[in-house]
Amino acid sequence: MGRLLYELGRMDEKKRIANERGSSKVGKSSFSWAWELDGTTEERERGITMDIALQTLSTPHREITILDAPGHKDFVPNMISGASQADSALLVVDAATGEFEAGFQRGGQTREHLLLVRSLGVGQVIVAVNKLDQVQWEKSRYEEICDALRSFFTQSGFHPSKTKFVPVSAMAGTNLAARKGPEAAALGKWYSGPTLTDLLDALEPPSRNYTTPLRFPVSNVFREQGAGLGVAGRVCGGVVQVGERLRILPGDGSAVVKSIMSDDKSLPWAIDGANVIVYLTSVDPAQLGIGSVLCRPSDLVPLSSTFAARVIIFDIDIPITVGASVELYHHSHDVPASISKLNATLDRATGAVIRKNPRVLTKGASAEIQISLRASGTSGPSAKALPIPIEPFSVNKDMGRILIRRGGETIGAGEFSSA
Ligand SMILES: Nc1nc2c(ncn2[C@@H]2O[C@H](COP(=O)(O)OP(=O)(O)OP(=O)(O)O)[C@@H](O)[C@H]2O)c(=O)[nH]1
Repeated sequence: MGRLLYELGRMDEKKRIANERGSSKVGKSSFSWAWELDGTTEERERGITMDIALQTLSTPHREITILDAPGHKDFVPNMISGASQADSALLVVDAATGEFEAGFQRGGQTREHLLLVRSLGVGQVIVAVNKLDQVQWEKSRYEEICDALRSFFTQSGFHPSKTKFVPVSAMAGTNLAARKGPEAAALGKWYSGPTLTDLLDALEPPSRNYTTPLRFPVSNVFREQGAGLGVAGRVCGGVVQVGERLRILPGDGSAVVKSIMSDDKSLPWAIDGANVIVYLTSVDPAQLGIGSVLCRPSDLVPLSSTFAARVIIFDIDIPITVGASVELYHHSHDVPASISKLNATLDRATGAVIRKNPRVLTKGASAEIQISLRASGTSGPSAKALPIPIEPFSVNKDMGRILIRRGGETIGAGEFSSA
């Protein structure tokens, strides 16, 4: 990502040199490009992305917000937070011998990330097959990786016309914005297709639902000197405007929109799909947190603590039974929950009921289940679970998607169907 930002003129020479100097000073010179997005001390020391970093870039026909998400298994919850705000995915895979295979084997991160983005409604994927310099730009290696991914895409429900592949070497900047650089000749022997930037430029713009009620799920809350209390997130329906009073759910808080910022630009309003920071006044900060949803007082988001959901079960070893303890992911928020009923298994294609009240759910099953939130461990034995703002998928797709995890593994994904 750092190299791409540089190639597209979003990182100047001064910044590049500062990143190069800083990273080599701590013996991490190979991570100099990653420093642009991995900004925290821990990320830089460990050489991995841990949290979502936001950047913007422009191609001739598109303004793109990049949510750089961590690839490491330990940070899947942060990856979910990023993916839940995305319209399209750019998957970077490592072509080095054994490395692609490590991510693509059962339980590997390439598979999990693709299933997660699909479950979160992302239909368009660009795959950048990276580090081809490490395999001497072998065409057969590139094709082997594309073939393996193509069949996985089909199995996972991606439309073939919405998945694109591109060979690159990020380190040398080959085929990112242009087929230039010392290695371009080796690639040019067998490839004359689009660059990564060409593919980004051809992404289909998503449609925006600006006539639906405003929903703004909060992915981060922070205080900024001079600007006040800020909340980051993506508008998931409707329009938010400077000066309007909003309700904060859950709870009985409210706030007034002081300003809206996107990529250091101040905006009078932002519509569905926009990733923005909203600065608030007249607000009690105790009422706000990750997972809060801002909406108009006249159009409140419903709250639920027990609800029915239609889910698809991932490739799990231990079947799901009634009473199973899970973590429920909704936007950037996760809450403890349990599977309180198994209503029915369903036909994956038609949705027709196959069996009512099944005893267990095994891998690959499609089912209607009931989920009940549990009080968090710190709130005492008699505490009740706090309801969350969630809407049926049929009303607002972005507000109705859920993921279920157990012991650090994603076990299912689906849609909230009814309270
Ligand atoms: N040889 C070679 N090395 C590369 C190339 N691209 C990245 N690397 C190296 O791969 C390592 C990982 O790069 P990152 O940019 O941190 O990878 P990442 O996928 O963002 O990893 P996470 O931060 O864990 O998500 C660094 O040492 C890079 O220098 C490439 O095209 N060729």
